[in-house]
Amino acid sequence: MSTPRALTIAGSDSGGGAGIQADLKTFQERDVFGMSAVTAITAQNTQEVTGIYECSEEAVTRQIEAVASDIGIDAAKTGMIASITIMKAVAQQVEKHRIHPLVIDPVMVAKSGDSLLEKEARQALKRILLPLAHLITPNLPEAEVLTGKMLDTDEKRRDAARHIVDMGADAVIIKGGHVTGDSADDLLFDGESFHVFSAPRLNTRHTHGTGCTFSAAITAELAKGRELLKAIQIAKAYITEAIRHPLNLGRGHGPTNHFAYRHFAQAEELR
Ligand SMILES: Nc1ncnc2c1ncn2[C@@H]1O[C@H](COP(=O)(O)OP(=O)(O)O)[C@@H](O)[C@H]1O
Ligand SMILES: Cc1ncc(COP(=O)(O)O)c(N)n1
Repeated sequence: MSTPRALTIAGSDSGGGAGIQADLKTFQERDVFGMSAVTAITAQNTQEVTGIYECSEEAVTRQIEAVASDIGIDAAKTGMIASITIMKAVAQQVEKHRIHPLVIDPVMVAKSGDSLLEKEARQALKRILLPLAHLITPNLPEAEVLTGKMLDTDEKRRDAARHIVDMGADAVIIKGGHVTGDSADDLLFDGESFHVFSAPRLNTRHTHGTGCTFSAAITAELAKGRELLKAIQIAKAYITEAIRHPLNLGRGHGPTNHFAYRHFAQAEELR
């Protein structure tokens, strides 16, 4: 069997817990060959973002071109895409090279509270990127921005998921990291039915990069040709292990443990 190849189109996190770095670590741990198109460089640690340096449209375009025209892409994901200009460049490349399946993590705000997406670009994301998504993976605040509604009940979250699919995504998973309660439940709507992926809520502040890691794990499994439900099931087990065994790095929201499952995996499907 040929080696599965996955591409991440995202921002660099100098702290190594989120963004491109989290994605490549996750691809590697899931036995997938990882490639990257950097959209912005962030100076960032577990406490704050101290600088954002956006790449040029040309730099982003050329990175995707280079990879697509030679190595090939079995699945791709997007993360931090800070401006409308870069969004358009990415969409153009996705269409040109028919990059599919594409997982879109609509990154807006870092765990430190710093904004990673220009305010005026939030609505453009719905128009430019969302319709290209095989799966879009908003956290709760992101789903609220996408739908313009407060999503404080399960029923409202189900309506929101339907609404997001109506906007053009094939499927949506509204992540439960920001919902209070004893479990971290992620709600998938695949255009036909709802599925809930549940794990115990872990009491930790080390959640920097959880969304990046989760979407990268889904992308890795899709690159192997797995069905969406199975890919999410594996990714959920992977992120839960990564959160359960923190590395205790930094003084703020520390990174998750990308290699946790090697030592601690309880989920048989991760082996
Ligand atoms: N404290 C936690 N305990 C268990 N799972 C968590 C916790 N926080 C987040 N998760 C899980 O991590 C994944 C990423 O979700 P979330 O943190 O909401 O994303 P984001 O990083 O985009 O804010 C989801 O599967 C979510 O359920
Ligand atoms: C470059 C980059 N991309 C994405 C995130 C979001 O991750 P989180 O919300 O977990 O901080 C981040 N902090 N930095």
